[in-house]
Order: sequence, then structure tokens, then C-alpha cells
Amino acid sequence: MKFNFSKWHGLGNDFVIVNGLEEKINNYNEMAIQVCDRYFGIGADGLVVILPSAVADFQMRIFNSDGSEAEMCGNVTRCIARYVFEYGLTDKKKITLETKAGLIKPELIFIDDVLSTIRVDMGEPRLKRGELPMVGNEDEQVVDEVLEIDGTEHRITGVSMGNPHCILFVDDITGINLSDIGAKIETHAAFPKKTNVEFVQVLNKQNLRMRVWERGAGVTMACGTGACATLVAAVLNGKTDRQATVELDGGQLLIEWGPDNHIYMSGPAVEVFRGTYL
Ligand SMILES: N[C@H](CCC[C@H](N)C(=O)O)C(=O)O
Repeated sequence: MKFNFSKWHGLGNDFVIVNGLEEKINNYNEMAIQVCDRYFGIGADGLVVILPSAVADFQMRIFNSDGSEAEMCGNVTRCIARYVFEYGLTDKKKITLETKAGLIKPELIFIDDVLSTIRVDMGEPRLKRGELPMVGNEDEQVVDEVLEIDGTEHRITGVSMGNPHCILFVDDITGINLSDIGAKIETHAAFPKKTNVEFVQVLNKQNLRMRVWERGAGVTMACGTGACATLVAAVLNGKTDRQATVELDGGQLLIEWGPDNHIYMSGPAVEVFRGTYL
């Protein structure tokens, strides 16, 4: 089944974007596995399809490279905002996107007619265990709890941005074997829907260094929802201010936890190439 696509990334977290208003794909989960394969396919962390919406400007569905569907994705939200504007699907610089995590609102910020950054209202963080989700009392926050992995205790904080995140603060991030421990935490019994895993080194009150093992994708260069969850966890644990720069393998995101309790993420989006999948 042939379809046109465009290849984008947000700080190296890369996606195949398909305009589902014009292109037909029968099985998104299966197609995501195929197109994300870096040897036999296009190669990406995920497949994202733009669809019509009755409640927003567009609907966005996100599929990880393992074929699983995610509730939300921060980095691709910035790419979609540019895509629909530059491909003429809208003349709006600020749009609403319907996702499984609710309505997300990206805005293209121009300075002297040049695109400067893309700022996304990511909605409110979910801080109760049940929303994480994580086993235990639904109304409790998951802050500074102990998770046992291979007989070793790790202190974690759980935050959901519509998708689940397990955050661990470490003194030296270079010493983490992300592929080993990330995979074990992703599939830990404490997380019925599995989880994204972020390791964080606090540099100071306004700067964090974070590396991520993503649910359904493994180690990626960046994770937008993960950066938002990381800032929230850092504030909950008294480590940073409510606005900080999160430095990822692929670059930096500015994250703010606003007085309206919404999380705002600012960063870039880049279109790399276009093509036809045969
Ligand atoms: N792997 C994630 C989805 C992609 C999120 C990430 N790429 C982002 O930028 O937020 C999950 O299954 O929840």
C-alpha cells in the first residue's frame, strides 16, 4: 500500500508523518513497525497520522516503533504544528490537537517573520498513582518511592502527561546503563501499561540533564513528554524552579510549570525529507 510521507524530528526524536486526510493506511500498528525499521523501512522512533477531528483543528495518533499506540508525544506535536501550517492545511499559527491525552495546543512563535520556536501547552500533569498508572492507592502521589530492580532499590517519582513516566534522579548520568535498566523498569509489574523511563542529573535550579528509555521505542535522542514529566518531578522533589532547561542527548527544551498548572514546552521541529512508501 503506497502512501506519501514526510520525515521530521524534534531534537533527533524522529517520526514518519502521514497526512491521514489524504493518505490511506489500513493497519497503523503494523505499518508503524514496518516504516520505523531502520534497515528495512524508512527508520524512525514512531509513525504519526494526522486525522480530522470533531473537537479540535486536527487529531493526532502516535504509534511507537514497536507498533504500540501512545496517548501523547511532545516532540512530534511541534512537528505537526509546523507541518499543517507549511503544507497549507491551516493558516493558524496556534492550533488545537485532539490526542488520547486530551487537547494539546502548539503555537508557532515568529520573530520578524522568522520561526523562532514552537511553544506547546501540554496540559496538566497527572500526579496521582492511578493516573500514572501504578499499582497501589489511586489517590497517592508517587514521589520518592522505592522500586526494586534485580535486588537493588531505586528511588522513583511517577508523573503522567497522559502517558506514563518514571523519573529517577542520579548523581552521574554518564554511569547509567540505560538499555539495561530502562528496559527492566519499562516492563516492571508496578506499571500495568508499562512506562517511559527518565534518568535525571540536576545541574542547578534552572538546568537538568536527562536521558530517556521510551516505552515502545527504547533509547531515543529526546522525549518531550518526558522532559515535562522530569520538570514536574524535579519541582515535587524540591530540586529546581518551576521553569528549567532540560538538556537531552539531542538538544535542549525549555519547560515551564505555569501558574495555571499547565506545562509549557518550547523547542524546535525540523523536516528532513519527503517520500513515497512503496
Ligand atoms: N514512547 C512514548 C510516546 C512518544 C513520546 C515521546 N517521543 C515524546 O516526545 O513525548 C509512549 O509510549 O508514551
